[in-house]
Amino acid sequence: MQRHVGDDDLAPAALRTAAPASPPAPEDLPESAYAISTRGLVKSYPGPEGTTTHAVDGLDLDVERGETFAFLGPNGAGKSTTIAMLCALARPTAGRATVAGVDVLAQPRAVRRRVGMLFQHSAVDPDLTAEQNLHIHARLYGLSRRDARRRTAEVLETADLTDRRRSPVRTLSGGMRRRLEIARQLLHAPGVLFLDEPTTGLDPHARAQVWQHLRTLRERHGSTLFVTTHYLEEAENCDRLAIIDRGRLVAQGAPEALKAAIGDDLVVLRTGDDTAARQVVRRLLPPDRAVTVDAGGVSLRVPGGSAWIPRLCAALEASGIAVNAASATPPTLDDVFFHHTGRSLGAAQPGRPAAPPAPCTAPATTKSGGGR
Ligand SMILES: Nc1ncnc2c1ncn2[C@@H]1O[C@H](COP(=O)(O)OP(=O)(O)OP(=O)(O)O)[C@@H](O)[C@H]1O
Repeated sequence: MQRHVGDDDLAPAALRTAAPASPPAPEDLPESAYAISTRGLVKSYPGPEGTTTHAVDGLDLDVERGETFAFLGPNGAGKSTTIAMLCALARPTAGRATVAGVDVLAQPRAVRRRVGMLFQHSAVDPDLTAEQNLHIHARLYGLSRRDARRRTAEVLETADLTDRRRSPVRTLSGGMRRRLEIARQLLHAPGVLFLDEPTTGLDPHARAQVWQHLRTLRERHGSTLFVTTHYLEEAENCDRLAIIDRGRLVAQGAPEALKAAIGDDLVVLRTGDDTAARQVVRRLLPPDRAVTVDAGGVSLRVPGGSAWIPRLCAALEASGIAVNAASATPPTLDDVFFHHTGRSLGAAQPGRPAAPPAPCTAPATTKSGGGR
């Protein structure tokens, strides 16, 4: 593996000095099949007592142009470190990456000119108006007064904030503020926009607003969006996603394809006697199928779970075991994570509702996760 020596990590302040005199015209962007492509990307840090922490450990990623790509993983998985390398703010320890057709190691400044970056912490001035914030940043990016005015008006329109352009930022809602921060990253017309947890700390309504804004960006401008998130339901709405855990890629693909690869639905039965019910269910299933009992009831995984429910209920009732509720849940992205790592992402899902099993008389196929 080729290891890179030399430059230390670049401070975010370097962004400002590397700003272009004017936004790169779309025709200036080099042609490349992928907006982002990495091979064997590694970032290591010295750890305690002479150890080495591999924050990112051999990442191979391909993100197509115009794609909305989610980067999903638990705390400390290596998401922010990956973004820092892809934006040429941190130098990879080994491996290679191209972003908007430019090599991050060979041409870090050119990469920074072609990307927008929304970090977790806001840097807009609450006492200035939305328009003033944008205008100042456009000037910092090196745009002329005239171009800065034009781009400010354009990105305000894209963010649906034109009517609030004269409002001080402190008077905007959380969702509006985040849209303003995204708009600020669009001033120099980047080919690829990186968003590090763009909805963390927002209420559900504001989160929905931000995602609506991101969809508009994609539809109107064909922007490539690379979004890190803890939220499974946000990753579900992206074209494709990668799951990262402890610096390593766990899975990559379209959400539906990843879930389909797991295949089996989760069936949960609540009965009058779960231990006896387990024996009955066990006899009906092929021997390779596990049947477990815990506080949530009797659980099993089978393809076409809802079709199994009437059969299971009939067999249990014939054995004198009352069935109080039954549910079949298609695989979730959490199941995909669990399948590959043996652990759940569920703990990182604030407010994730538990899906209660439906009464057995009306077997239901629910969409949200049910427990395992
Ligand atoms: N500058 C650093 N020095 C040493 N270790 C670091 C440094 N930056 C990150 N790490 C370690 O690298 C690992 C990955 O961190 P990173 O911030 O990329 O994860 P993350 O997936 O973005 O987490 P979160 O979702 O909590 O933001 C963690 O173990 C972290 O402690």
